[in-house]
Amino acid sequence: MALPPEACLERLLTDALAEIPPGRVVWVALSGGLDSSLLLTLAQRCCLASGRKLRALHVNHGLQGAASAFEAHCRALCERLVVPLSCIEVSVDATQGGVEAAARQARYAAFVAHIPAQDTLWLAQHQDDQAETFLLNALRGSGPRGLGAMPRVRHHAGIWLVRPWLSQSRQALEEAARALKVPWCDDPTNADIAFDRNRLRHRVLPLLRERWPQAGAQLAESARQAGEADALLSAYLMADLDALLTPRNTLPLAALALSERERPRLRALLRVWCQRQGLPAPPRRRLESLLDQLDARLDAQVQVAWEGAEMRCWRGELYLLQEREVVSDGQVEWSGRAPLATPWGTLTSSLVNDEAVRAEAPFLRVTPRQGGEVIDLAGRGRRDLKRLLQESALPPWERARVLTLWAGATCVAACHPQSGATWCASGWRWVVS
Ligand SMILES: Nc1ncnc2c1ncn2[C@@H]1O[C@H](COP(=O)(O)OP(=O)(O)OP(=O)(O)O)[C@@H](O)[C@H]1O
Repeated sequence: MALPPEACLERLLTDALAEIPPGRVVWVALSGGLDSSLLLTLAQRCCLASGRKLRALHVNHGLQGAASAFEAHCRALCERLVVPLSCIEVSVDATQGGVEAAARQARYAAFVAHIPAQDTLWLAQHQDDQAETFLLNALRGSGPRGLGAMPRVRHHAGIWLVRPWLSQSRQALEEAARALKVPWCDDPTNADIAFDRNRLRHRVLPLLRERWPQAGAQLAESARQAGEADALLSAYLMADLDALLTPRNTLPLAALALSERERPRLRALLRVWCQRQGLPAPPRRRLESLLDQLDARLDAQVQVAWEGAEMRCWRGELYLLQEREVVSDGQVEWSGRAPLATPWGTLTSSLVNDEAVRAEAPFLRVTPRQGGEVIDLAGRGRRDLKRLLQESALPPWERARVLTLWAGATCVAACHPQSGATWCASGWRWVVS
């Protein structure tokens, strides 16, 4: 005999609980809607039975009049179930992108800020949510990553996000909530078909189900398979990347020549590189432009930028760089002892003077390079810093980030905090602390 939906849902939570190391707290993301109210109710049963610690977290976005009613409902439910609840107020910046996306971003940031590292957060998304996400992403032209929709388990900024009910239909959750008499709050915006997701839920999926009653389950299954294929592909590409990366964390252009590797593979490799560095991947057009340039002239001065990052070529290697502002003015005083945090980077080695001229100049002045500096190098005489940088292995775009160090009116040293490259005048020495 088939199990009632609530028994099936509870069993999935028992299984998910078994994956969590003993002693770690289980958190439930409680919006106050049907799904997460049911999740908390069944999680409380499982945790009570197994002696595990359970807590709930509600994020108040303050976006709609009903926000306080949601919070009040969460408080009442947690009180009834004797589950400690944290309510976090966030402010949603909807100036960029839609309000839904901004609320989501603020919510996840609140989860990460509030939940201790390595704890697990359960979210109540189900099969129909998964089918909707799959369709929304397909309609945006997503590749395998997007079509994988929501993974069942994801490690995100130190915490584990788990969706134990992705295999269960909305109908099963509704039946279980009614059978258990779980109270919940209805979100009035869920009916508003001006939102893409609501339009899919209320207009498109019912139409699909008329012809294909299993549409929700099948679309969610496609998402599962796409997600699995994507994870597998990522693992292969990471290994590929590891084999190619130089000690400077660059890719040799020779290995990227299209005769060596076909374009789809190169595109995937470059995207995985961005993912590894925690940077946004280039949009398709930018990526194609980069590959065209690489294809045309191997050693060309290629530069392709997109929001948050850029790739550049120099001396036969491809560099992936985070978008950073160059701060080219200001100065700080320094005793010469590391570490020194500056607006331009942290100096991790100390600058000492061998001949104790420092008695006359107790403080050094640290300032970004302006151009025209000359350093009196030991054994080489006076040299333009510009020439020294040209001779160095420092890529041209990094030279603007070089700092100069002054004792009075004399430039006694220069350094590039990000790479650790340093130059010193005669009588001065950098010492690694
Ligand atoms: N304000 C919130 N505070 C805490 N968790 C939330 C909040 N909003 C959403 N979540 C979590 O994210 C999941 C998915 O969010 P989504 O917006 O799809 O759900 P919902 O319709 O608001 O609520 P429910 O899933 O409880 O019916 C929820 O099931 C819940 O676990």
